[in-house]
Amino acid sequence: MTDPLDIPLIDISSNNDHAAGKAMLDAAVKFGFLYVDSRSSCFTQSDVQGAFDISKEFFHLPRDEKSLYKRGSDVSASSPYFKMDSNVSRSQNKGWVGMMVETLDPEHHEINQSLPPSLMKREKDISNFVDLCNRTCNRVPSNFFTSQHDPSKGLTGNSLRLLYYPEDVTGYCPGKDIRAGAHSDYGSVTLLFQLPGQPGLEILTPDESWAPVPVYPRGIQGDFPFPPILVNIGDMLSYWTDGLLKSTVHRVVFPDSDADGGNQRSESRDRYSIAFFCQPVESTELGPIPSDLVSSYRQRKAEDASVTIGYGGGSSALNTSQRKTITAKGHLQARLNATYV
Ligand SMILES: O=C(O)CCC(=O)C(=O)O
Ligand SMILES: [Fe+2]
Repeated sequence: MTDPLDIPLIDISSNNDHAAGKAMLDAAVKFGFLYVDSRSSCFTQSDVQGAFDISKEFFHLPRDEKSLYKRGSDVSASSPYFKMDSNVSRSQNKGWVGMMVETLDPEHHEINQSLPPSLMKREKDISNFVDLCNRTCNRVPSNFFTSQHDPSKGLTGNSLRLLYYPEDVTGYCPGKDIRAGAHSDYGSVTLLFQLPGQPGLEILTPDESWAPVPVYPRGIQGDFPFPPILVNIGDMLSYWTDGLLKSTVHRVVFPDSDADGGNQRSESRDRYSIAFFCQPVESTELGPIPSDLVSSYRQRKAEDASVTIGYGGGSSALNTSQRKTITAKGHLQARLNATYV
């Protein structure tokens, strides 16, 4: 197995820290992933713990109640969590079912999707968690990107996804079966919250091997209130920057018992994670933005077709000539259609 990568841990406590901005850009260009130091975020330990408690509450509900909220039409009756129809082996599964997806009405900050009755009492907490995610994603000085994510300009496809990969899946084959199939994320950035001792995320490296992304960054010891937030560059930032920022392909596997970067042994084969997908306003066009960095990257690519610089797959693997300018809504719809076949 490829060694875990040295994805940097970044302190975001200041909006105007140029060194942190540069480190973020470098990580986004190279890996398409970075960690945000949880001590510098606006989340408290109890915000994050509370969100995982809600997730556990939901996934512990009786199967009949959960299945009312299932996503997609291809869910096997025997396993609401995995796509396992007879034509798709589990190692190919896309894994995108059995998840609670929430979006917020931007004006009133209410949850658009109806919640299971037993979670109605947690509506405010969910809404508060989504607000904190939004604040984190927009924690940059006002610029092109913040204006494209301004909810007063129209609907965004922001969503919060509570994920559970259960331990008790019988008959899986370690090293072969996967929990969530290879994909890049659709939006601008994804915030991923993980629990200690529950690793499993891997990213595709330029030599086509899979490298684990530990819950805690490699070699970093510290007293974190909760694991660093893993930030993942999505397709839209890759489109806007013509592939300079990498929308890197990743997946989730059953972890080896010591797969957590040597930092922490895996205590549980269950995995809970929470992903917040930040999306621009639906009508946003996804063509490359005017930027010196993007232009010089484009020029380097024109001179040397092998230039990709970094790990990115996803939309950054497309040639410019293959791209057409689409809107955020069009892209999201196309990706969801491809995912929830
Ligand atoms: O569960 C995870 O850790 C990753 C999930 C993921 O990649 C996604 O929901 O896009
Ligand atoms: Fe993802």
